[in-house]
Amino acid sequence: MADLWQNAMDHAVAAARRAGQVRVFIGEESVAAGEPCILTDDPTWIVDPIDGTTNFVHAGCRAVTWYSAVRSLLPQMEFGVVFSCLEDKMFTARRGSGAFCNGEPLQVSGQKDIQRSIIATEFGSNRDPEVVDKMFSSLRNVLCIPVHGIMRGAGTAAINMCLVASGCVEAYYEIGMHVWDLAASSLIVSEAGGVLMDVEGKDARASADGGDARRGAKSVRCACVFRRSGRSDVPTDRRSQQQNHR
Ligand SMILES: O=P([O-])([O-])O[C@@H]1[C@H](O)[C@H](O)[C@@H](O)[C@H](O)[C@H]1O
Ligand SMILES: [Mg+2]
Repeated sequence: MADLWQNAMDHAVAAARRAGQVRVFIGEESVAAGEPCILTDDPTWIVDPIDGTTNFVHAGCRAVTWYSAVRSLLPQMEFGVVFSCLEDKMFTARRGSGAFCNGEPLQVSGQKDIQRSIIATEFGSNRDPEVVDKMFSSLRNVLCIPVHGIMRGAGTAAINMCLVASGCVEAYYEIGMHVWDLAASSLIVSEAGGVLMDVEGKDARASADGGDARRGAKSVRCACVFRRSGRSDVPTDRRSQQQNHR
């Protein structure tokens, strides 16, 4: 697994270097190995070479390699790329230019009724009983709304967020993601007309890296909920997007 991860990381780093003068930034394992996790004003890449590690290790059933580049802060992210290798789907977004899956434009769901909405979620990796209690009590609240459905996510935060961008689910909720889990997909979601929020409804992108990462924290955690922002200038063809995604 370590070799596979390293190969994927090397590939991502080589691609980042070919793309220009950037400072390669975060990869989950490199940060765990003690490398710094500090955003500067330099153009920076945030890389999670394999997202969905648990699935990958257990069954190889879903894993993604994804990269994103930011300029200083996530709200100023320039582009994001998520590749779902099993589905052969490349999700891309460039700031101000929309979000795409294999070249087809994406738009978040237009569903406004929470009771007709599907919320995806993940349980993350933190097994601290206090955190688990919080997770289940917040899930209880969501279920009691009641939403139309809640599903365990795909096993990768990056793909779950792409499901939101594709309009396949109305929201994705998780407490405990790291900045490398969400950087690329957050731009894909926002370019598809969605938003990224913390549990208090504030812009989560700012807190995701403007706080902890800038201070050099080794992990950057936040909770995210996406919903439609009302943006109307994103080109869309819902039917082709749904077919494209499934
Ligand atoms: O460890 P990893 O597979 O790269 O990333 C994890 C996955 O995206 C998982 O779906 C999410 O629930 C975790 O919060 C992430 O940390
Ligand atoms: Mg990850």
